[in-house]
Amino acid sequence: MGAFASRFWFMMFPAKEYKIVVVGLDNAGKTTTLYKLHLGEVVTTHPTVGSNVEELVYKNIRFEVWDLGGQDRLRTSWATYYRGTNAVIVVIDSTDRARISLMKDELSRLLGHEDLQNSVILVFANKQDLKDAMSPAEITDALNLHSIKNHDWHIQASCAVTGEGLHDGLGWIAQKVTEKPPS
Ligand SMILES: Nc1nc2c(ncn2[C@@H]2O[C@H](COP(=O)(O)OP(=O)(O)OP(=O)(O)O)[C@@H](O)[C@H]2O)c(=O)[nH]1
Ligand SMILES: [Mg+2]
Repeated sequence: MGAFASRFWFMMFPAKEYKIVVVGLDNAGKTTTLYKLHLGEVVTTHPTVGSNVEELVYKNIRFEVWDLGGQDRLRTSWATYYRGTNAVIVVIDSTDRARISLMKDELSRLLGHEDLQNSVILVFANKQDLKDAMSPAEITDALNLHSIKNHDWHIQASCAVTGEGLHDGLGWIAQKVTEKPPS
């Protein structure tokens, strides 16, 4: 299809857009992940207050990606973003052993939320470039991911600074959301 025809087609029949929310504790690397995927660059981040939203196109699939602030006082507002979510990305600072059980509690709260019952869950075991990072297997155990029965889930090792693992993770989401019947 020529450029004009393809633009016309797109205007007439806009492609479905899938919604992703990105959660995780403060300093996990959520904003870095979003902008590495969006711009291909590492941006200087500040703790997110509220949210950032960007559109990503991956393998011709459009995603609207919401990056939420992870600080303690902001976590109660995560649920206000959940409606219509197709996939949740949980970003873990793999060196943050002290707070992994806190993230486990947040995850179990999230999994029980009615607006996420049809969402798939991708966990990024982020900051794998750092010495002493927990492996994806350790994080799987610490978060008790194998106990998740009502959602498709996947864990992916990543480094948001180099971008390693990010496209693999998004590819998993792309495959899962496009094979799911519309809810
Ligand atoms: N070494 C390393 N540093 C990372 C990685 N990902 C993010 N960082 C750094 O971790 C810090 C926090 O990153 P952010 O992306 O701002 O974290 P966030 O999860 O958005 O934090 P909140 O907005 O407070 O919830 C920044 O200094 C990033 O450069 C990574 O994979 N490896
Ligand atoms: Mg942030």
